[in-house]
Amino acid sequence: MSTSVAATPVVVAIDGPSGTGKSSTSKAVAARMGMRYLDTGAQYRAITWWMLHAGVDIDDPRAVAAAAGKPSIVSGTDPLAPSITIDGTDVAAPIRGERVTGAVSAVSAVPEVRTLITDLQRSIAAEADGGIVVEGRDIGTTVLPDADVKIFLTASPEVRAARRSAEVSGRAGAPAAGGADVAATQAALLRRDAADSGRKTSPLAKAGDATEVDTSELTLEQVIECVVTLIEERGRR
Ligand SMILES: Nc1ncnc2c1ncn2[C@@H]1O[C@H](COP(=O)(O)OP(=O)(O)OP(=O)(O)O)[C@@H](O)[C@H]1O
Ligand SMILES: Nc1ccn([C@@H]2O[C@H](COP(=O)(O)O)[C@@H](O)[C@H]2O)c(=O)n1
Repeated sequence: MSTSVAATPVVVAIDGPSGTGKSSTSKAVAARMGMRYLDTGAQYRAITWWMLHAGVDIDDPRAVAAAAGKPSIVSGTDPLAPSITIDGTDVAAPIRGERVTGAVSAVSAVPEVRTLITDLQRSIAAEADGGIVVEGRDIGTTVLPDADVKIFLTASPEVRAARRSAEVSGRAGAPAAGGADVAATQAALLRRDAADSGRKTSPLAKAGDATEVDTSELTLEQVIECVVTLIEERGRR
């Protein structure tokens, strides 16, 4: 297992569709290499949570745009204990709920929201002295186009849905995942991917210079090793 700390601050962009393993991989790679970690999806989820909480009509892009600058989002970038607050409220748990997950693509498609959150992401990356792994949908294409290492994770819809269902059914109080649950999970993942890929502003996309890693047949440990190797190879160049 590699425990080396990156010699110079390295910026790593990890993008990909929903449920491909971006968060699990990014957190573990950052922890192993002594880097910071930024979950940009959590920031879009946090602003979505705030909009819903504040009674903003998330289907009205002008209302969302007008409200976007009001809340203050703070992301903690310790990969062993990532955190997210909005106006001082810890929203790490509620942003994972179905309501936010169902609404986030509409909010994240609004250009004013993206401008604000992209600026925030760039300033966090610029302050990360020991390097940072930033994961999302448009990190390699738009947020950090000069990232040292760009990775685009993929996995088949069936594998993603099975992994996500297993994760959800493992949560306390959640019903066991049956076939119908996996099918519904897969449909929801694909709906979100379609919305995120289809929006006009900074859609989910693979950067031309990103390395694609299909995780369908790989264990999480194999994906982590693969990304660590790509970062170390970049460091030797
Ligand atoms: N290679 C792998 N093998 C098995 N399970 C995996 C692998 N990668 C991730 N997982 C599991 O799949 C689920 C989804 O992973 P994760 O949350 O990291 O994906 P994500 O791309 O960040 O998702 P989202 O975009 O929805 O936030 C988690 O339960 C995780 O433990
Ligand atoms: N760079 C990003 C990251 C995320 N989004 C939007 O947030 C949603 C939630 O992301 P998760 O990674 O937590 O699942 C995602 O579906 C996108 O709508 C984004 O636009 N850009």
